Amino acid sequence: MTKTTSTTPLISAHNLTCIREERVLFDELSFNINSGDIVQIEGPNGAGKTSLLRILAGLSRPYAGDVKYLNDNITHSRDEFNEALLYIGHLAGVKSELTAEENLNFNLRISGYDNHNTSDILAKVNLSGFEEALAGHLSAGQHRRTALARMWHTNCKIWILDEPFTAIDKKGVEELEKLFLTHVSNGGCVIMTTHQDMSLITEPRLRKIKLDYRFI
Ligand SMILES: Nc1ncnc2c1ncn2[C@@H]1O[C@H](COP(=O)(O)OP(=O)(O)OP(=O)(O)O)[C@@H](O)[C@H]1O
Repeated sequence: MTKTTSTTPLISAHNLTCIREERVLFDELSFNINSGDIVQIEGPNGAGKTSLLRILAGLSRPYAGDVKYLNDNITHSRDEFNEALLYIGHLAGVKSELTAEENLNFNLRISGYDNHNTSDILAKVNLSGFEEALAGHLSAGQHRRTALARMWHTNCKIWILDEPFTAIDKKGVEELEKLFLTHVSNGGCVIMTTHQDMSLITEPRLRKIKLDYRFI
């Protein structure tokens, strides 16, 4: 890996261009995200927020440009980057035919965590008593909480979250905001999209990257 210092960005975008169906969603987009940053990707429906998050997470390739993790292109440092990355997309990786507990276990196991107390973690997202409920039978907010529960048990520094607050009630949003603040105070970063206002994390604490789509 490239030599890093305390000021090396955790993740950086270099001249990113994304084109979908002949539409330029963004071009020559560059930014650094450091330890301690909470960044909101902002823009109207269809502006390219999810597309940008997926490119930052290495799940899709940009038309041009690079994403670096600790100054190394993520295509070169794939394993190290994946170890540092927690990505929760808006489909959220929750299987309807599994229980809340089975979903959490599955998501933690594929991230390499074997030793955990699922009941304790589910209690943190207010799902005590719903451990054995099929995810397909949970309410929209409980379903989302099942997806987000893994954030309470991770060592990943980089959190990339697509619409984490969707269907979450006001108190739940505040609990998530507190979790984000704790995470970044421990050296992590959060990159997310949301159409919802936050009460604890606001500008200037919150950095915003604005996308506006246009046509070629
Ligand atoms: N794989 C793809 N192939 C073709 N078009 C795509 C693909 N992925 C996204 N798009 C298009 O790119 C545009 C941006 O989509 P994206 O999901 O990134 O927007 P968004 O800003 O996250 O929107 P929203 O706020 O509605 O979630 C949309 O018009 C979408 O149809």
